[in-house]
Amino acid sequence: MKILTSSQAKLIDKLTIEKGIASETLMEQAAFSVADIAETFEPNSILCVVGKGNNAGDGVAAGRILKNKGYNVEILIVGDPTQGSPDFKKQLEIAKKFQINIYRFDVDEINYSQYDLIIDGLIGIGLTGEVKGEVAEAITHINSSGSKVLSVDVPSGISSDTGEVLGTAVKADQAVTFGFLKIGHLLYPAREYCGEIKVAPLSFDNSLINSINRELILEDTVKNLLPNRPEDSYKYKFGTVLILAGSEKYPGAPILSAIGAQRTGAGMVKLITPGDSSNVLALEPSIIYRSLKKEHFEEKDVENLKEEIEKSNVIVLGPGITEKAKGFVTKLVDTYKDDKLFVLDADALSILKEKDVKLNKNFVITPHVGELSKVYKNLKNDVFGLEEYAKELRCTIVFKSSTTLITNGEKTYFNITGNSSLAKGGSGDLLSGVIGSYIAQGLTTLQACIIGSYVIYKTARDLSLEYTNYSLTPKIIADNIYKTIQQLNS
Ligand SMILES: NC(=O)C1=CN([C@@H]2O[C@H](COP(=O)(O)OP(=O)(O)OC[C@H]3O[C@@H](n4cnc5c(N)ncnc54)[C@H](O)[C@@H]3O)[C@@H](O)[C@H]2O)[C@@H](O)CC1
Ligand SMILES: [K+]
Repeated sequence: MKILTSSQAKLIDKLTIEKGIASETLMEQAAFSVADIAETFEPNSILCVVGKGNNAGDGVAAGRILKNKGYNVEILIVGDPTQGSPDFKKQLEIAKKFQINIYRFDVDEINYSQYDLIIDGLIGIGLTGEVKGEVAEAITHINSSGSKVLSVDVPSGISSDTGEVLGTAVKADQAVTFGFLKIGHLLYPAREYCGEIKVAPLSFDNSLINSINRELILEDTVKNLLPNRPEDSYKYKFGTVLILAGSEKYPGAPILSAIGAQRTGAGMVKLITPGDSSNVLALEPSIIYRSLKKEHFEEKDVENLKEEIEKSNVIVLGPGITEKAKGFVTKLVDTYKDDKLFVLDADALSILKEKDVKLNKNFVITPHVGELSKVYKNLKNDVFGLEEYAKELRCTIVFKSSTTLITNGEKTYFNITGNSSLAKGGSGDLLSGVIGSYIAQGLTTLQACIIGSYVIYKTARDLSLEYTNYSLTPKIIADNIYKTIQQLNS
């Protein structure tokens, strides 16, 4: 499912209209979907609270369709309708002919609580700047009404490009958007304001869609990425993952990485740790394990590990290593960045603080918010900044957050499959191993991040129904990865 910015959505509108599908037709289609969804609330009475743009046009048209079906519908206009968009004004004239009561925010007293359902058609993708004045007041009334709220396109007050709340925003139970998702539907805080999101089809011109470079990760996207596993194969065909992780202080992180790699199909998983992570063998004896018996990795270990490094396809570097291993990471990356594929996680990311560090397309980095904000000072709630950063580093970034963003600067994927069960130490370690495993099996770095994150997040989401978001742990997720793979393989 493609994800649009507001300007891309407007462009698609424009191209569609230029091809001869009238804007009234699109509005009627949009309004029909809003009305259909409104009916699922089984309301006795409905208030359409509208502004004066085309979002309001949708709201008024939906109100008229519902009134015509016999529902008790009234309309409240916020703002001066004489200043409205042509399509909005047209809808208002039609609505009058259907004998709908139309109120004005600045004239009439409205008891918002008397309606079971409020349709929010104040502002859609045309929001510019902070919401203030009458519109802000109307939003406060909607939010304190206790009525169910259905937002047209996006909840009024959220930025469809960044997911920010600009001033104040409607808290919707559902939002119905048209044709495609907008960025704002998927990022927090807006994601919480949208409630359940429905995407209604419109007769949009699809010719631009292939050039849209942002996409939501769905099961269908991922099914095609499951690596082939021909019967006539041998272990080296599925790649060797070398995991260089852990320290005396953090012996557990490498275990999760290694198990993640092993349980997702890598041919060989080798784990080398400074400290004692030998428990990994009790959990998964097929992992090849060795300890360097020291506190943390040192620069000279790059030479000591030469043979293992050279025999591997992918190196997962970072979980649990501590910042003391920085010399080792820098040397390893410098020496092998053109020859090996890398997944850099956790403290391995501290090398990005150095100005002259240049990665390349062989690298995946998997920072969470804290890690990214240490190395990328401009971190904001925007996809665009992250895409720029990926271009600058020339690698693939998996930005782990409540909505995980995966980008190589050219293409960006949104993963909303996870939940708060993953907000725990160890989830990231597991993920880095899984991504390494998929790279070893021949996927591109971007593909490996898409399927790797999906597999972990989907397993977590399914398991948390039983275990709860509180009690689910990365180890339990690792033990159940096969269930998600089974679904993808069916
Ligand atoms: N052909 C089309 O253009 C289609 C448009 N559709 C609808 O049209 C919407 C876009 O319509 P518009 O481009 O007219 O824009 P909107 O209606 O989303 O927003 C513009 C209106 O909001 C007001 N506004 C903007 N920022 C404000 C702020 N900070 N505080 C208070 N008021 C503010 C403007 O004064 C203007 O009246 C979509 O979200 C969708 O609902 C749908 O009907 C589908 C087809
Ligand atoms: K809206």
